[in-house]
Amino acid sequence: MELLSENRAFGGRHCRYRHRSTVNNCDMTFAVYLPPFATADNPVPVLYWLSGLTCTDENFMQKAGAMKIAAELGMAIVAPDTSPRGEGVPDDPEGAYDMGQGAGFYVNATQSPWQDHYQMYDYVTSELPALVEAELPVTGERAISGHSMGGHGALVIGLRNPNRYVSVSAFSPVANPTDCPWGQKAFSHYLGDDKSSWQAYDAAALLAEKTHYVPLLVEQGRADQFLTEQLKPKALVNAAQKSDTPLTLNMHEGYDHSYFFITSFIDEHLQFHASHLGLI
Ligand SMILES: N[C@@H](CCC(=O)N[C@@H](CS)C(=O)NCC(=O)O)C(=O)O
Repeated sequence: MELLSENRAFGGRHCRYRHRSTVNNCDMTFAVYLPPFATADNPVPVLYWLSGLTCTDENFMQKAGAMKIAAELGMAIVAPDTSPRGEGVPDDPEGAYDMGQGAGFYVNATQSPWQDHYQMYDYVTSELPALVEAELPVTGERAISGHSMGGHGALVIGLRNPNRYVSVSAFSPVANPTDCPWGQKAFSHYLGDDKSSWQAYDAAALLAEKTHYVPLLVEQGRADQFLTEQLKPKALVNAAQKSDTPLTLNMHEGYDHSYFFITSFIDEHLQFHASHLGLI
């Protein structure tokens, strides 16, 4: 993989890398924060962060204010891009922000013209961790978090792979994508009209089934402009009750969908993951 940039931050390093992705069939860029003292002899666990619509690997690292606490906790953070990109990678023909490049929804597309590149589920769960664990001073211990579309991705990936992630959290997640306009649009294009194939990518549907337990923490602002039409956190509460699964959902008066909300509560999420990763 090719190092694009390296900057010292809080005694550690923020690096951006580009590499060839086999599953997405294009070059991918990701960002990593490595805390101080992360070395081959002292590898550290990783929190994967999945961003939302319109984001790249850069939004979280620059706006969330997570690096200081990650440095103190001794935790690496890996932030992938939100979709495949580049020439030859299909995009929404009308340039919509909620489909195509910047909007991969962390699924493995099965439909034309998307399926040759949009394999973000396999990228995040398999290809990227294998690369990161081979090339960087990290262990195989993983936690996962994300925002909005990335909150959906984190919940789905964590619920489907409870043995590979020790803890899962989300900010303002798209909780029930099969029942909201963002999810229905994306899934019908990426996965096709057979809605039975959508269930494997719906956090509320997965949580309603009895699965192996993974600790879950969700943060949601009550003044989020997407709350009632797109995010639907109540679906998570209902699902958790149905399967009798513990779920912590914190609702916050006055907070919106932006990174101002994320930066206000990111410390608690890093500490939550650190406790499950054995760092505190
Ligand atoms: N562009 C869309 C919304 C896009 C949006 O809110 N994106 C969120 C994730 S869903 C985000 O993180 N944006 C980038 C940022 O704030 O840095 C709109 O204005 O309706």
